[in-house]
This record gives sequence, C-alpha cells and structure tokens, in this order.
Amino acid sequence: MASADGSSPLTIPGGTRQSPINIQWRDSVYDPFLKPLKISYDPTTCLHIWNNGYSFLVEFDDSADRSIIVGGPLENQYRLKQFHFHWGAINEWGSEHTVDSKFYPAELHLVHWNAVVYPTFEEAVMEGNGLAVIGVFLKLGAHHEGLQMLVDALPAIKHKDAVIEFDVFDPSCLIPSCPDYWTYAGSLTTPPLTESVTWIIKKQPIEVDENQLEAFRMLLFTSDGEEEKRMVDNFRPLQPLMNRTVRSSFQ
Ligand SMILES: Nc1nnc(SCC(=O)Nc2ccc(S(N)(=O)=O)cc2)s1
Ligand SMILES: [Zn+2]
Repeated sequence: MASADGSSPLTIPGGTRQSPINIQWRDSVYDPFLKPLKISYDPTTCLHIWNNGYSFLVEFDDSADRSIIVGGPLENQYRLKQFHFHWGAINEWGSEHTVDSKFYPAELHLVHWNAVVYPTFEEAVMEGNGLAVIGVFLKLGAHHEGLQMLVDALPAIKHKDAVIEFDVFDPSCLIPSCPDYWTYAGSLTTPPLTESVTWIIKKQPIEVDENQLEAFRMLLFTSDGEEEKRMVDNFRPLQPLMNRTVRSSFQ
C-alpha cells in the first residue's frame, strides 16, 4: 500500500536520505575535489559464502585493516565486511539504482564500515558516516571469469541459511577498471534501512553472461523443506531524492 506521496511502508518514517535512487546523469554535479577511490583487498580475508534468505553474501574477516577502501568521497578508510547482489526474475530489471531510469539486470554491493571512528560494525550501521557501499552494475554480455567462482558455489547454498567455506577470493576482480563514479548520501536498502551509507556507484558496468544470471535465479528465499520460492526481484523500489545532490567524479 502506498501513501499520497507514493512512498510505501518500506520507507522509514521521517527518512530524508533513503536508497536506492534514480541517478539522472545530467543532474549530477562534477566535483573536482573528489579523489580517486583507492581499493586494496586481501583475498585471504575471505571467510564464507552464504544464503541469508534475501541475497547471497560473501563475508570477510574485518577484525583488522586488511581489506580496505580509502579516498573518493571518504574522510576515513573503511573496512570490507561483505558483498552481495540484487537481481531480477528477467534481464529487464534487477538493479536497485537506475541510471536515467534504466534498470540493469543486477547490482553488486560491496559493504564497508568506518572502523577508524566506530568500534563495531553494528555501531557504524547507526551513524551517518558509518558505512560506504560500492555499487557495481551488471549487464548482459561476455562471460565473467571472476564471477564464475561465485556461481560455481551457488548450488551448495541453494536454501536460506546454507553456508560454505570460501577461502580465497579477491572481489576487486568484480570492480570495473574505469575510475568514474557517482556518490551520494543514502541508506541501507534492506532493514534496518539506516541512513548511514555513503554510496559510491561505479559508472561502468561489468559484463556477465546469461548462464551466470540464471545461476543467481536458481537460489531460493526459502529454507530446506519449505515450499520453494525462487530468489528473484530482491531489489527495493526507488526512493525520493528529496534534498540531495548526486556528485560525479568525472566530467
Ligand atoms: N545490529 C546489526 N547487525 N547487522 C546490522 S545490518 C547488517 C547488514 O550488513 N545489513 C545491510 C543491509 C543492506 C545493505 S545494502 N543493500 O548494501 O544497502 C548492506 C548491509 S544491524
Ligand atoms: Zn545491497
């Protein structure tokens, strides 16, 4: 059910910086003071891959500054905690953010937290500068070698709460080489929907093939033994921009 302003119960009451949003390219403002984003991940910090009943996520050991990002719009360095994806039932939609109202078939989120200022992830989740999420669009195209390692693990985590060990994986193979990004102040796109995320959305998508997207769609929202519900369309509706400007790192 939506209210007069088209918001749904999924928008937190009083929210002024909710995500996702449509990125209107021509309304984004080039900011020459934005630095390049520096990404340094240690592939051995990878712990496991699991199905949390909403997406599948790969979690990392964030007990030290071993996989971090710094620069870009960020005041501090942020530690990688996990990455996950959002996707559709068909290739026409699936991403959370849109660019000029265009959906991509899927979107990758690499979730980092400000361990310089906050003692735990849980506390960072509650603070305006607590999290930084890199968003990468997936488009239908060539086979993606790096993604295939994840795809090969998916049958083992078909059901909610399934988890398998995942020893070494370097998520930088999923980030496009082009340095261009948009950035804006937003929120988590699933509960607790807290307004704690500096979003860094890469302009260039990565290419994945049809079989790889189909592999995402064979996952289940449901636990083993429950009536099967395919894990598809796990993206949140677009949220109002309100009083925000999207900045670009490129002209
Ligand atoms: N006490 C708490 N533990 N954990 C949490 S929130 C866990 C978490 O990482 N949530 C999360 C939700 C959405 C996103 S997303 N889709 O990247 O905005 C990223 C992360 S609050
Ligand atoms: Zn996400």
